Amino acid sequence: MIKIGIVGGTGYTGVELLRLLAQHPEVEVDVITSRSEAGIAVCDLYPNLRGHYDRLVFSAPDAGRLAACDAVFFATPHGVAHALAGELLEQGTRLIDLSADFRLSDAEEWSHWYGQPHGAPQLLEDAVYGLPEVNREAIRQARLVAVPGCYPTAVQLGLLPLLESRLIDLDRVIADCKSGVTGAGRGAKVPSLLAEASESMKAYGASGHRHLPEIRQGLVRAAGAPVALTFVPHLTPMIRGIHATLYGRLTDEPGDLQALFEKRFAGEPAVDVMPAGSHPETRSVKGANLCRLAVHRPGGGDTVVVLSVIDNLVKGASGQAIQNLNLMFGFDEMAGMQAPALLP
Ligand SMILES: NC(=O)C1=CN([C@@H]2O[C@H](COP(=O)(O)OP(=O)(O)OC[C@H]3O[C@@H](n4cnc5c(N)ncnc54)[C@H](OP(=O)(O)O)[C@@H]3O)[C@@H](O)[C@H]2O)C=CC1
Ligand SMILES: CC(=O)N[C@@H](CCC(=O)OP(=O)(O)O)C(=O)O
Repeated sequence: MIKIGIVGGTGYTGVELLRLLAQHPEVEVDVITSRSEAGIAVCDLYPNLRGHYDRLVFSAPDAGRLAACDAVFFATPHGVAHALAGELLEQGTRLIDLSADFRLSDAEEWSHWYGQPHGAPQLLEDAVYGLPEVNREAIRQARLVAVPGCYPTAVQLGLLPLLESRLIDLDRVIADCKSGVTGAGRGAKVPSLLAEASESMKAYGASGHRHLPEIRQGLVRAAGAPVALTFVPHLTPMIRGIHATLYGRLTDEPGDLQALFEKRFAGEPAVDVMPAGSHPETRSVKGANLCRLAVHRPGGGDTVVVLSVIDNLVKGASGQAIQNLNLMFGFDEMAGMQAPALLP
């Protein structure tokens, strides 16, 4: 058994970590923080966890208690992990950060997109980007993992086979993405109100969203060359889920695209390439640590369309974070996440 700490335990990704870790045979959650709910029992705030964490109580963040854990998850807004990571790493605690704090390798670029100075640029060379389908061996050795964002996970997984094989025009890649409202976190915000978000849909960040540099960084690494990406996120009236529709222009005769995708993800426990002609639904991955993909070539023309769905809170956040923990500690990669998706 290893001891786990969670900073930011009252948010949607924090409670999703608890839900998944309740089924994990190798871990015990020892510390869970919240400033606003300090002193409140976890099961009083989240009755779905009754019977699993009956003695666990939210406490204010305390570096000493966190440093006594083997691994600490940060499920906090950006900037929080910057402030605590150095001290915890010095004590030998391994860190898995769900926020964007260590995702971009360039501190100046991070400052530009997040509107504040990078709080721990000296740690960037230690940070491993936690996309197991790309960085599995580095993750096993990592002390600090930056868990990819939700949109970046769906987009990168869908485009990797095409970019690694250099089959599409790198000057014009389009990612048209839809997210459920839990992507905006649990804090009260007007756009997340039922009357604002239901029975309606809107694009946002079309001129530049903070996930653009993160996605581009991953696509450039996959292609080994600059990639011009247009990324437009949308807020949709669902609770969980990301649906990414990805467009590329084929530069040559690509051969069997279905076989390319099946071969690239063969043996990947968190990626399911669906049969040719499929249209994956977000509800088919609800609650599961899974990205479902389908590849299409409409009319046999020069456009390739990839459909990629994930649960933003699972493969897009907490599930992927636990997949990283499992790799770092030599556990079964999908420990805690064996159950199929919820349907309906
Ligand atoms: N929601 C999603 O789909 C995804 C979210 N993420 C990322 O994961 C992180 C958490 O997201 P989410 O769970 O949605 O966020 P929420 O807003 O729902 O929760 C944030 C949590 O952080 C705590 N917190 C806030 N400020 C601080 C602080 N200064 N110090 C310590 N704790 C703090 C809050 O508790 P309290 O204020 O009581 O301390 C709360 O528990 C974010 O960085 C987000 O971008 C990543 C992928 C997907
Ligand atoms: C619907 C919604 O608001 N989504 C969030 C992205 C989800 C998220 O929390 O971003 P990270 O993956 O970087 O942590 C947004 O657009 O900022």
